[in-house]
Amino acid sequence: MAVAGRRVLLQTLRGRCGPLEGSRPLCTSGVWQQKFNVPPSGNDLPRPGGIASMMRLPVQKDTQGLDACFVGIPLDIGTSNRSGTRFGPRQIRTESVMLRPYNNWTGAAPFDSLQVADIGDVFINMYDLKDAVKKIREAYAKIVANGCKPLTLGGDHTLTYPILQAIKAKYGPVGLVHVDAHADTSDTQLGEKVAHGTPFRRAVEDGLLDCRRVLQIGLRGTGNSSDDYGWSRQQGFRVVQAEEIWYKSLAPLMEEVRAQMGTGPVYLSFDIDALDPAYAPGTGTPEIGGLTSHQGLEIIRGCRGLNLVGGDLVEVSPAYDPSGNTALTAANLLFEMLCVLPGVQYRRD
Ligand SMILES: N=C(N)NCCS(=O)(=O)O
Ligand SMILES: [Mn+2]
Ligand SMILES: [Mn+2]
Repeated sequence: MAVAGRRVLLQTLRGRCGPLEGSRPLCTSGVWQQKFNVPPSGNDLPRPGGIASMMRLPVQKDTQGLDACFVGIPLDIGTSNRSGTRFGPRQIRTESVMLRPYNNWTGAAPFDSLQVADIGDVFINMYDLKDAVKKIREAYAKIVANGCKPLTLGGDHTLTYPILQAIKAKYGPVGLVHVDAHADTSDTQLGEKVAHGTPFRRAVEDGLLDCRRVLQIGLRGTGNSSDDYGWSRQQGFRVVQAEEIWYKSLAPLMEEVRAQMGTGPVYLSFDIDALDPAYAPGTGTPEIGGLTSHQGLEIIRGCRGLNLVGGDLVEVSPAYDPSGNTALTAANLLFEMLCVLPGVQYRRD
């Protein structure tokens, strides 16, 4: 049975003394005891079973004792086109039953050295976006207070703005790796300052970003002008349009990005519509000619070594995702984010 927090967890699933896959158990009186929460294996707990937390990790109400947490924001009232991202967190959790605790390519073993749990969802206002943003900011001020690194299941991209506000209050202005089809730097949408196409304009205005350490990657599609990304470049952002990286491995680029980011705090914001709709159709504002799943993995894996202080995966809209592949991809990308947080042990180092 999994018990949340840094209390010792009694592992009774196997009921025998022997190496327990996915943990570093201590055997005391014939009962396995683990220091960290470990997601149950699909070989022990049937995949369709269990409480639908992220990776079926223990659920706790706050971040006490946690190094990292998964947290949902069921928000979609900032969306400019097809809605439905309010159901994103729930669907990502559902598809996360496919995830196993180890990364067999990078060797990351996040549950060997970090205490991780799912802290549920932020109680947002579904009728008032500005109030929702305020509630998210207040919730994240508490979430990050003890240094816990939030990995957020979205929710539309509006939510990154209040998260960055809370992150700035804790860490100061941060570097940003922003993966998206869209720059999300509009001044207004339908006259509103707060919407899913404006969070990074607001973030700059509020001084939340260290603008020399911002990457926007995957941008594409038709524009409202012929130079929609000029504003970003004027701020000092590095902009990598999708066309620049078609057919390419992103490992060399990420080496440059690591040099750009240095040792300061960095936030990672991944809009699932950065991926081509062939890979991730379940989103509200799709754009053709996007990144492959492989490139998405390369970007996140390329963030290893950065001083990451949190990340989000936004814009999953399950109603447009009949196969579940979009939410499945999102769940995997969130796991990859966990794998590159500072302090994660790597088995083959
Ligand atoms: N999907 C996001 N985050 N933004 C869309 C921007 S826009 O299409 O509304 O201009
Ligand atoms: Mn976006
Ligand atoms: Mn987008």
